[in-house]
Amino acid sequence: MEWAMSLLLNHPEALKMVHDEIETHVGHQRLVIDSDLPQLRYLNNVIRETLRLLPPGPLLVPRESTMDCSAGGFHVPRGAMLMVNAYKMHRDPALWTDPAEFKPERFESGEGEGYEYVPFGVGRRRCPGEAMAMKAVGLVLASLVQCFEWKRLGEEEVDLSEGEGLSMPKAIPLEVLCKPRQAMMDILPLL
Ligand code: HEM
Repeated sequence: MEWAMSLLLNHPEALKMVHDEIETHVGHQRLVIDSDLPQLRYLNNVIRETLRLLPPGPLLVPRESTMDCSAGGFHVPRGAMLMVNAYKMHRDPALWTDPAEFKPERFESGEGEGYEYVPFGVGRRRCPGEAMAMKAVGLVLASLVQCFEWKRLGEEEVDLSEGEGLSMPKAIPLEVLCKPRQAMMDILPLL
């Protein structure tokens, strides 16, 4: 959530597109609800792009090989610990166009439909919470954008340095200015 908001603040045109999409499909007479989410495609792409650039599980979960085998030309002995570097895969220039760029629309042109995109892992041990996570993040982010105007503290871009830790924390916590949107003033007091 924090990364998605940081990226949107550094890309005001994308933030505006998220808001325009909510205006088109939801309007401002009611709050966004979870059944709106399938129509909010750009918002969904923003979340997917955030998970590509900054996957909360950058090395997924370690695996142990149950037998001697070979993978990608490497011999893997039985009992070896294997880590999947999702962070690196998500930024591999052989797999993505402009991999360092924040481009939510890349998912409209078929990028990220294979094993190059694994923020939730793959296979039998894939994250069972994916659908719930996408809904929860989608709903909260959509509500924040629908109800409030968001601005950076100044002209300077939000610092996107990654902190230390296994779950991709932000080095500097996000600080931001926000104010209720005029169009939502009738709805907000009802909350
Ligand atoms: C943005 C949010 C989330 C991300 C990025 C995420 C990512 C992941 C990843 C990368 C794995 C390891 C997959 C693998 O080993 O290949 C995993 C496993 C798991 N996740 Fe999530 N997760 C998220 C949210 C959730 C939520 C909301 C729940 C529960 C409600 C959940 C429950 C689990 C469980 C139980 C496993 C272990 C599955 C197993 O080993 O069989 N996750 N998740």
